[in-house]
Amino acid sequence: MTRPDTRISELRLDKVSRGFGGVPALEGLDLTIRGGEFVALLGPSGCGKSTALNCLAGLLPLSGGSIWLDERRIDTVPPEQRGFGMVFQNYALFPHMSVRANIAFGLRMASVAKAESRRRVDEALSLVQLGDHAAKFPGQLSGGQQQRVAIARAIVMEPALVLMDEPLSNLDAKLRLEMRTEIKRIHQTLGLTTVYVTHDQEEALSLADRLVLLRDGRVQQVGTPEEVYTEPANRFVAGFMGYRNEFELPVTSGSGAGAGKSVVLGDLTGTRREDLGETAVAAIRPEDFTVGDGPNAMEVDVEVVEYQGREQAVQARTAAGAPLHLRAAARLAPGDRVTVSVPPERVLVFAAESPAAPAEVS
Ligand SMILES: Nc1ncnc2c1ncn2[C@@H]1O[C@H](COP(=O)(O)OP(=O)(O)OP(=O)(O)O)[C@@H](O)[C@H]1O
Repeated sequence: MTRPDTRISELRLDKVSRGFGGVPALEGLDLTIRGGEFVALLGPSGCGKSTALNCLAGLLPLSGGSIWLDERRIDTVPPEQRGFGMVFQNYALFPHMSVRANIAFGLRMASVAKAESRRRVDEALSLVQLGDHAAKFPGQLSGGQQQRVAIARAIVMEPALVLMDEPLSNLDAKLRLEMRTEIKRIHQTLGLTTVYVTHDQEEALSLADRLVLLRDGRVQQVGTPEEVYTEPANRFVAGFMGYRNEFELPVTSGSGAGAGKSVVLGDLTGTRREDLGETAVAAIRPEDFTVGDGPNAMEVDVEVVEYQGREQAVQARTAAGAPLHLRAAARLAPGDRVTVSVPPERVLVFAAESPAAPAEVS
């Protein structure tokens, strides 16, 4: 498909806020999205992701701030005049229209000439690999195929911006993975600027150029997948990004201000990520533990072992009685007592009073 000539060089959100009945759902969102970028808005239920997307789409007026598409202010422009493509979790296809007619609908509304419309629909069909299904009706398609139609319908308009709100959440696990690759491939082919809402950190990490983590309507961190994964800005982001082990301990040495310095919490040496008081929380990812002697060595009792192919997911217990999650290449069994270790730079230390991620995600 030809590259859209509606390409933008940037989309800028300037202190975008939205409340409901005086209760803020989104507070002061500052974000500049570059043309062609894929940005994921990520966070637990109720953090304000959909609110942000609906503000971008024009479905919700802002309570404060402004949105700029290059030099043009767009937050007061009605949704249909913004020319954005939208893909939602319920595919919202017209059931009485064929796949081809569904994809062509927007072009017809925009009075695009027949021959041009046919060419663009053919390209979109081939891009989402539905060429053989063009004459079928939505009811004759699988969920994944219906979602492809919804994607084709959005991209056929060659929009300046594509907005996607949890587009894969109605699909089963296998289809979700397939469609994830599909969305990535389409983005790589067309380079359409995309804002994608999800609560699934894996989905966000695998798709996005940059992630925006939200909590209670406020941005916690903006960064590349690698930055957010390896250097979470706070305890909430760490918990959300899979730092599943948290140990709250008194600080023996290294309390005080600043990040990046060494800190000792009892027997554990870690890396300070923020200013600390007398107690702190050490956050460690299961995959950062090694079975065997090394830095921060501790003995643990293995309790539960889940087979996961090349690795095992292991729940163990420390001598102090705390649960500890690790991943092990070695074959372990319940009842084993083993030594595990973790490098101090993979032990991230946050202030104890920092908000944690909700339990269901960690
Ligand atoms: N129409 C509305 N009326 C009142 N409150 C609302 C409305 N829409 C959203 N909210 C509130 O605003 C906050 C943010 O909601 P939002 O839908 O943006 O969250 P979300 O991160 O998309 O969550 P989810 O993943 O569950 O969809 C929530 O506290 C929610 O209850």
